[in-house]
Formats: sequence, structure tokens, C-alpha cells
Amino acid sequence: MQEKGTISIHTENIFPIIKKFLYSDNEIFLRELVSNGVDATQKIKRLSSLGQYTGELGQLQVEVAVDADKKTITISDNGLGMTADEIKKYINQIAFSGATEFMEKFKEAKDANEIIGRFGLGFYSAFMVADKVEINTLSYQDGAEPARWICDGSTEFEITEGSRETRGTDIILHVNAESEEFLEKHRLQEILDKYAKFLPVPVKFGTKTESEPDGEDEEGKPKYKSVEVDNIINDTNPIWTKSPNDLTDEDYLNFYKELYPFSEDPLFWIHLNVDYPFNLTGVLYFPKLKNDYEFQRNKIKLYSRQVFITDEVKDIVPEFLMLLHGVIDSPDIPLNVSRSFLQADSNVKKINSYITKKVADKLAELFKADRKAYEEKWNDIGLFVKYGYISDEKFAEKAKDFVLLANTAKETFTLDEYKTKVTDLQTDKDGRLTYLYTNDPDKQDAFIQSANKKGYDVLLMNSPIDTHFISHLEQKLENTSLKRVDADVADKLIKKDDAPETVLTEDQTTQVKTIFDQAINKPAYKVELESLNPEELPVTVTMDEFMRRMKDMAAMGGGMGFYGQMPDNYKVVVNGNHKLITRILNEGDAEVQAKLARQAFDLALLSQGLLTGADLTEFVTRSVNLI
Ligand SMILES: Nc1ncnc2c1ncn2[C@@H]1O[C@H](COP(=O)(O)OP(=O)(O)OP(=O)(O)O)[C@@H](O)[C@H]1O
Repeated sequence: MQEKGTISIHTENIFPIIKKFLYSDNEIFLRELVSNGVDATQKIKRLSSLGQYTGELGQLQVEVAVDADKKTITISDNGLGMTADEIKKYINQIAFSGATEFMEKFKEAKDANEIIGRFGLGFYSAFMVADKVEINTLSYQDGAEPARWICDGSTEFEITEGSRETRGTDIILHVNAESEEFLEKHRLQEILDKYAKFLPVPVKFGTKTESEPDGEDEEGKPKYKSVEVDNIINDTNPIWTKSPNDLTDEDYLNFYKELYPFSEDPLFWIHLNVDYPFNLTGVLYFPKLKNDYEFQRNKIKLYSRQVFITDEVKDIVPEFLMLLHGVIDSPDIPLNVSRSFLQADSNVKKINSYITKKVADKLAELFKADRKAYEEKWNDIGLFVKYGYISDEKFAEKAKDFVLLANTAKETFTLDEYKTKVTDLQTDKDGRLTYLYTNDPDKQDAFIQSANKKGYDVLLMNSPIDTHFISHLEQKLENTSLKRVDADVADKLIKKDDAPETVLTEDQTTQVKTIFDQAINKPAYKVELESLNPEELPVTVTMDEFMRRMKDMAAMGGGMGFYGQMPDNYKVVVNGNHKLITRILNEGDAEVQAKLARQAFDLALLSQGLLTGADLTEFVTRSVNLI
């Protein structure tokens, strides 16, 4: 048997184009060829179970071998093999008809994955790294003759009699000069680890040395000997393919370690398993979060029938769960199509909401089963839960029962519990609830203490997501506002009817204002006199809640750029009822008056960490002189 032919495509030189186009991703040739081998072994297994193949199946396996001298990589399988006619049909016609279409469409395609999947060029990805490719195969069919196909990357091929004596296929790549990196064992090992680590059929890559018990020595101690064994690079039964009932916590933790060798143990995990209306299995882990969130993204690995595809799972996993780790395996995700298609794909949407629901259910279950343990994990999971609560309506619906608010006393409450806790004292004269919070308990300590003195509770909102969480809570909660504890003096944070009367006359008020205005002499600070409780501080510096929040948003890039440009403006609240103010008024010496006013103002700045530089030095000097 000998046949030469021309592969029927219009353009002579498709391979240089494929090569160039796919260059950056050229390592995937191995994924494609090894998965073809796996497919071939699975097909023969199915034929056998259907009774259409009655020979011995043997130990089904795919082998990758490299010969640095001959500059070849060989991928062998003992799958169903091909006859010469099948080669013509599957390799020449199908793949090349794909190639013709490829020539027409390649301009639209964005990356190698897209082209390979869309145009059935899996096998031809071999030409990204090889000048010449040989197929040496023997079909399982009775009386089949071995066949060999050779193609040098032009449109010409040759089919001759092959030499394989057992069922299966060898694909031999004659590696080209630019791709010699793939002749190095460690490079191949690395690619196999990435793409083939969990393939369902053993993949052999060379051998390795293991020590084996070898009886006992003269003293009765166990002896060992070194043996060469096959180096099987994959785990054919990873945990996501098993039933959760057959797995222990240790199994999950070990698998996590296998995926992320240098990570701390995860907090908990969710085993995903659906077969309708789409197929999906997987295990998602909640990691212990570090501050470097960006670094932790893209930790979910996406597989299709145990073949690794990508760790960019955007669009498939809801944004707020991108910090999770683990594995998702679904043959139903269209892996090789463009992003925009993915976003519109109804399976992807369903998968997305399924994952959201599973995560919400798991959190609800943990909260219910062991609230204390849940609270202890809040530091780590709070970010997910808040993020989900903000960004996903369906998740929020469930999360409203287990999203927690923590206060400065380190107590935690559900939304309902918190409302009950603060309703009595923190409802203003118009019946509106005010939740107070701090984003920096050290800096705002004086304000927190003043608020606590009035019996108000202060929430701790100091994680990066809290600015958004606060605005969102305000939209969600009925008739409730949130105020940072330093947005005003404690007496004014929540407006009540029982404001104390002022002890100053109108004249005196103007006089005090003038003294302070002159003593402070900074345009960003606006002095206002208030009649507060005499126990409150004489002077307090605050920034308006609205203005501050807009500035925070602007700083986080939340689109409030305009506010970011505005200078910081502060309100200086002078407590007209404080005895220091009476003392200043009664002081005859204008210089002493100014000094006292400035001192009280500086103390207010100091308590908030706003006193710096020359102002701080001056304050210290003045204080020393006063003592
Ligand atoms: N090792 C093999 N053993 C038996 N048949 C094979 C082998 N490799 C390829 N084939 C046949 O050649 C066909 C074309 O392979 P190719 O990799 O180009 O596309 P595919 O595997 O069908 O699709 P894709 O790789 O895009 O998922 C396969 O469908 C299969 O019939």
C-alpha cells in the first residue's frame, strides 16, 4: 500500500500561518495529542463494553516519550487505532476541511484555543512544534492492516503500510528548530503537570526510581532496594470525580495541598455535583485570605472531562467568588469560543447561578449548624459574603440572614439582630435609625468613646469592601442611615428633641466664633457654635458624612472623580456649653484667649491624628509653656 496525495485546501501554506498565529500557546500541542490518545482508549473501552470489540483491552494507557538525539516526541496509546481509510477521513478530510474554514475565519479569532476548538485542528496543533509528523497506527478491527501517515507540514501527505503490531496509535513529532525546548524532559513534565495531571487514563512519561522493601538484613532490620517503575504523571481519579460520601476531610485537605502546595489549609469547601440541566462537578475551597487579593485571583482551575483548560474562569464563576480556589469540571462549558459568546451562553449563566446558590446554601448551613465557628471565620469569609451581598441579588436574598455586622466590642450580629439592638437608643426624632461605624478605631477613639457614653453602638467597618457595603446597606435597609462616628459630635450624630439649651447669649456666640476663627486662621476649617452637653469635648473637628464618603469613593476609583479634586473641608464644632468656653469669654487678655482657643482646637486635631508638622511642634512648645 502506498498512496500520495494532496490535502484539498485552497491555500498552499496553512501551517506557517497556524504556527505564527498559535505561537504563544504552542505548548498546548501536548494537551491536544495526549487527550486524543485518552479519547482513543476510552473509545475502545466503550466498544468493548458494547460487545463490538472482543479482544483483550489490556492496561489502557497513553505514553509520552522523548528522544533528544532523534529530536522526536512520541505520543502513543493503545486505543482503538485507525485504518488507512479512517486516517484519510479523520485526519485529511475533517481536520483539513476545518483548516479551509480556518483560513477564511482566522482573522476573527482571538487566541489559539479558540481556533483549535472551533476548527477541529486539535491534531494539527502538532505542526506548531514539528516540521514533520508521522502517524503509525493499527486499528482494533479484525484483519486491519497497520498504516503510516507522514506529512511535512506542506499540503502533501503520504500513506504507506505501517509497522505497529499492537492495537493503537503512535504520533511521532519531528520537533522543529524553534521548538527544541520541548525536547527537554522537565519542560514536558511541566506541561503534562499542567494539562494532564488528572486525566482519566494513566499517562506514562519515562520511569522513576522507587525504593521497595527487600526482606531483612542480618540484624533483622527491613531492607530496601531501588526499582525502576513507570512514571505515571496523573491521578486518574481526582476527588471531584468521586462521591462526597466516600471522602473524608483529610481527602479534601490533601487534594488542596496537591493543587496549592504552599497554601495554608482552607477554611471549608463545597463539593459541586450536577448532571441536569448541565454537567458539572468540582470542589471549591474557601481559602484563608491574605491582604493581597489580586494575587489570589485565578486560582480556580477549569477542566473539561479531566483535561485542564484554563485558570481564567471569569464569566463562569460569579465575580465575587473569584477568590475561591479549587476545580470545576464541565464538558458543557463551550471552552473554545470567544468571551462574548461565553457571556451570552445560557449554560454558562446557569452554571453561574448554580455555583452562587451552592455557596449561599453552604454558608447558611455553616451559620446554622455552628454559629460560633462561623463567627470565628468571619474575618476570612466576610469579604466574600459582603461582596456577594452587594453584587448579586440572588445571593443577597439568602445572605441577608448570615451577613454579619461586627462592632467595636467584637460582638457580631445578623442584620435583624442589630436592628433590634440599636432601635431604642439610635432612632432619631423623625423615627429614622442611625447606625454608627468607624473605619479606624484608633484614630476615631475619642468619637467612639463619646458615642459609647451616650449608649450608642459603633460598628467596625474597616475592610476594603466596607465603603461599598455601607452604601449598599443604606439602600437595602429601610429607613436607616449609616454615619461614620466622627461625622459629627456625639450629641448631633443622631438628632433628638432633647438638645440642651445654650448658655451663651447671641453676642457671646459671635464673640467666641471670632476668637476661634482668628486663632485657627485656616480657610478649610469652618467654626460653628453648638449647644452640646457640657460633658462633651470643648472643640471637635468633623468632616461631613456625605462629602467624606464621596471622597472615599473617588479615592477607590468609584467614579466620583470630581469630589476627589475638592479640598478637604472640616467643621470645627465649639461646644458653647463647655466651661472652657466660658473661661475664654471671661479672660481679659486677648492673647491668652487666642492661645486657649488654639490649644483646644489643636487638642481636637490631635485626637484624630490630624495634627502634624509645624502645627504639632508649635502645639508641643505651647503646651510646655502652659504647664
Ligand atoms: N490517537 C488517536 N487514535 C485514534 N484516532 C485519533 C487519534 N488522534 C486523532 N484521531 C482521530 O482524528 C480525529 C481528528 O482529531 P483532532 O484532534 O484534529 O480533532 P478532535 O479530537 O475530533 O477534536 P478536538 O481536538 O478539536 O477536540 C479525531 O476525531 C479521531 O477520530
